[in-house]
Amino acid sequence: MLTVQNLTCARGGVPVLADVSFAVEAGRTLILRGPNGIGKTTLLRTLAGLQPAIGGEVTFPEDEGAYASHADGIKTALTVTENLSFWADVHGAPLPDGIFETFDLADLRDRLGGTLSAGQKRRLGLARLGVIGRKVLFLDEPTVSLDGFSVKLFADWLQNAHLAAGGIAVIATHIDLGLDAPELDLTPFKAADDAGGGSDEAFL
Ligand SMILES: Nc1ncnc2c1ncn2[C@@H]1O[C@H](COP(=O)(O)OP(=O)(O)OP(=O)(O)O)[C@@H](O)[C@H]1O
Repeated sequence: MLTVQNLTCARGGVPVLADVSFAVEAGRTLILRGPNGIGKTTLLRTLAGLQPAIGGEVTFPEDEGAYASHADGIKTALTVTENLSFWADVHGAPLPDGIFETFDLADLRDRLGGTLSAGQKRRLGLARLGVIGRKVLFLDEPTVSLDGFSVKLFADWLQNAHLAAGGIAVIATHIDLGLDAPELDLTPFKAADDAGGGSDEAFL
């Protein structure tokens, strides 16, 4: 179970979203909606504990969270197999059966990460989620660069593997993933305007 109570998050010291509350049960997904700049990335990073909240509380099972950003986070000098094996080793887990097939990477196992197309890199980045075994996923535009076939591959993995095993996902996306999932429009949680306009580290 993921619970979020009265969460207020900020960029550059300026509140972006205020008093966000929701809960997501095991086996369920929540889709975050809202226009560009509303604060989806900021909220996901705060939920994952990568930046401090200004106020409020986030609870989920300890060491079970994982955040995946716009960036693929792959190692360009390693092959596809080596990339996934690296993450499996970090998390002390074996590579799941069929992981290459699940993300349509079987024919690319020996290719260097740096030589993959944008969509192939994204599939590899998403396959990493299937390797690390974390229960609570915070995903920022996970299907960027993916064609329709690959979007379905990802949605199928999410539904049939991650959620079916009791996982949770909070996903910021502008497209329809074809999931039976509630949506939370963040527009009503926009923090009051602050003319200060602070700056902060930029995230990929
Ligand atoms: N490095 C930064 N320093 C200061 N403010 C920033 C920085 N990066 C983003 N912001 C601001 O924080 C607010 C929230 O940005 P955020 O990236 O969380 O929005 P988003 O909903 O994910 O947008 P998008 O849909 O375009 O990805 C925006 O007003 C944005 O301009």
